[in-house]
Amino acid sequence: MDFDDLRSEIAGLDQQLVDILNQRAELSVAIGKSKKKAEKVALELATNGSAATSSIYIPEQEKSVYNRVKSLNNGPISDNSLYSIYREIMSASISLQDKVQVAFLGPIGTFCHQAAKKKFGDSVSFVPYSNITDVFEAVETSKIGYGVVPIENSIFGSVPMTLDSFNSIKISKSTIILSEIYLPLQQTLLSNSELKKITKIYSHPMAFGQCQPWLKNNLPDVQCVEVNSTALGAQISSLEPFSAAIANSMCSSLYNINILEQNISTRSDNTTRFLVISRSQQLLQPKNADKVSIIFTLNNTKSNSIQNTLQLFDEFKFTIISINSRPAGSCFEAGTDNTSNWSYTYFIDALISQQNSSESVNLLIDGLQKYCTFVKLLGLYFNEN
Ligand SMILES: O=C(O)C(=O)C[C@]1(C(=O)O)C=C[C@@H](O)C=C1
Repeated sequence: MDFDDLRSEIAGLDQQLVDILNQRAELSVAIGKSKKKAEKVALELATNGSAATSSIYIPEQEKSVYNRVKSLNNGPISDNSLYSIYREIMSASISLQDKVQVAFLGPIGTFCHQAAKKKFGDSVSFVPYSNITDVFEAVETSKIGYGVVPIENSIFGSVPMTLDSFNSIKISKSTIILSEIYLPLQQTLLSNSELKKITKIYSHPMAFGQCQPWLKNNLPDVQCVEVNSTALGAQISSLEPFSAAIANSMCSSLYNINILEQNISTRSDNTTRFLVISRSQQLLQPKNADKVSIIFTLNNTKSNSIQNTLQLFDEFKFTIISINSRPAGSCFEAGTDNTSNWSYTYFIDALISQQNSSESVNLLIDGLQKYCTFVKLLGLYFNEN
């Protein structure tokens, strides 16, 4: 076959592909209508007037689509390429079912924006918010269906603002975790000045934390100015002579600012974990979820409560993979909480194994109530690591 024959064969297949994609999309629209009907019924049944929402994006179903497609793949297309193609097919699919909006820490060009696109594809709308608590509030008040927030970085650790937002009844009473995203990232020094003329650097505190040795060795005397996001830093610096920003290299073209130095993070495998959050009166319980996030505040009057709670995880066969703690009183609820100084809220992520019974999450939560003044199951989802 010559060149033209091969191209005309591709054209024929493209026609079939487009037809098949549209047939798939029509089925998805039908699923969307059923979801809306079910949601309406749930809303009518709900005594408090608000029912489960956020039923358009279904991580469990997406996982089964990805697994099925992978198992059907005989090459030569790689599984990763097929994954990206299906990400966009399902992105188009959910956007036909409803107007899907995803809140992220803006402005455009943040790593959070990149993580949101990695999960939701290009067919949904992304809405920037100027800080993490605003993303939570938009989701909690149902202004927007989904939010993406950073939770921890492999070099600099947890993101306090996200933990504190989960710890606030006001900000996240009905907010749950639907899924997680691991985003490998490279911090870049951006500036329209020469390196030796820089006197000020703008960035998010988490990004400064990921680049400490580089900054100490290369720009030890510059002023580091913390701003709400890396992309905001790039935006500000692009307009200010003798300043720089630490941000995603994508900000270079977005904000007209030069790349001075690539990869300034302390480790080349620098990765941030993000969470997809949504509002729901009921926790979604995907059948094969293998990760659980729980938040609890200990009752300080009971001795040994930390040991006792950790023992419960062991008893019910959960493997704890991370523990974070923050002061128990929510820093977002001035004067309204009655927690004492030096009491703590704990955030635990644990793996669920085959050994866990289907009841074990509920048993664990019941067990925790004995030692805690507050317990909430934040999410049951799939471990993407
Ligand atoms: O099965 C569903 O619930 C669908 O809405 C269909 C579909 C898909 O296109 O395969 C779309 C979006 C969901 O997140 C999962 C799957």
